[in-house]
Amino acid sequence: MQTAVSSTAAQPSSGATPSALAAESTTGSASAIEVQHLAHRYGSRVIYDDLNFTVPAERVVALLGKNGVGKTTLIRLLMGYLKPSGGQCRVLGEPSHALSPATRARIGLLFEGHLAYDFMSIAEIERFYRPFFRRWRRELFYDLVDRLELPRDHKIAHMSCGQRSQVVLGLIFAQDPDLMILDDYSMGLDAGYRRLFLDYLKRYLDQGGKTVFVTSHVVQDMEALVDEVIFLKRGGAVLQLPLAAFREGFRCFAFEQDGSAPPQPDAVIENVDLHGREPLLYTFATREQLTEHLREHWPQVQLGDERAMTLEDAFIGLTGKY
Ligand SMILES: Nc1ncnc2c1ncn2[C@@H]1O[C@H](COP(=O)(O)OP(=O)(O)OP(=O)(O)O)[C@@H](O)[C@H]1O
Repeated sequence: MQTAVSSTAAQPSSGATPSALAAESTTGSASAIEVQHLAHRYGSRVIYDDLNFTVPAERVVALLGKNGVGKTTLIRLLMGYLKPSGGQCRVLGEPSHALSPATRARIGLLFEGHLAYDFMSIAEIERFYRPFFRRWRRELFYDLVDRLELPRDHKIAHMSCGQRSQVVLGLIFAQDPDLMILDDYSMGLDAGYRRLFLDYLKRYLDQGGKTVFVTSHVVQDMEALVDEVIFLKRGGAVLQLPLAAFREGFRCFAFEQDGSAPPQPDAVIENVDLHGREPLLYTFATREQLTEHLREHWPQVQLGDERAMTLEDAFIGLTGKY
């Protein structure tokens, strides 16, 4: 069984373990999202059988996972679009399968970047959404969308993918939601519009009282905004910890070895990459802890220098390339 903070690997016996780092993530504040013992399967295919994690209120939390681990499925479950095979989720205090209209209005959902009503024009979609949201901020919608320099009677169906994304984001910011759930926020936006989106997100967060839950393959752009990361692995194992703790505690070392079998992931070694320019080993242990561990269990390994990592390198280092 997984706990709210868990990893597939057993824990090193001492030092900076994933769970020790993860313990720092408990904030004591109310939860915006709670996922408890969640199970879901499509036919006989199990996506998760005991998924547990919490998104604390007023935090920016990124759910990271490789293609196909079940990030979009999770959002469908959170919004009550899918019924889980077991367990439960609560969003803003209500069960996902019974979210009230008032609570739904407090959630800004970016889901696969699509707009259902693409036969409408820019002005029509704004008028259509407005009555559903008490705190509607029309000026935020037009501030974003007018940058596209399209006439307001331009049909959404006749827009490019990135332009539609801009409309979707305008609609979400105009809602002034308490919780934003963003499934793969980059959605075909070019670098400039991605930056613009991040500027808006920052302004939105600066108001205080806001929670953001974002799923992605990587969140390189958002690194400065994210408080916590949740790594979702195939089968539903999760590791949740503050981003700063992950960036400080997760390390990459080059290594050399004699001709015998390469080291394997174990209680201390999270991952080994033999496919790049040089063999690399990933761990939450310090150099001293790792050296001791290697001496005892993998004496054929000569530890080399520590390698600096971008967030993307670290993500791939933890979850593996393939
Ligand atoms: N309706 C469905 N019926 C059967 N299988 C499905 C269905 N929807 C998704 N799947 C499968 O469930 C798994 C998880 O899909 P999901 O879309 O949640 O992954 P994801 O983590 O969002 O992936 P990506 O990063 O590629 O968007 C995938 O293997 C997918 O093929």
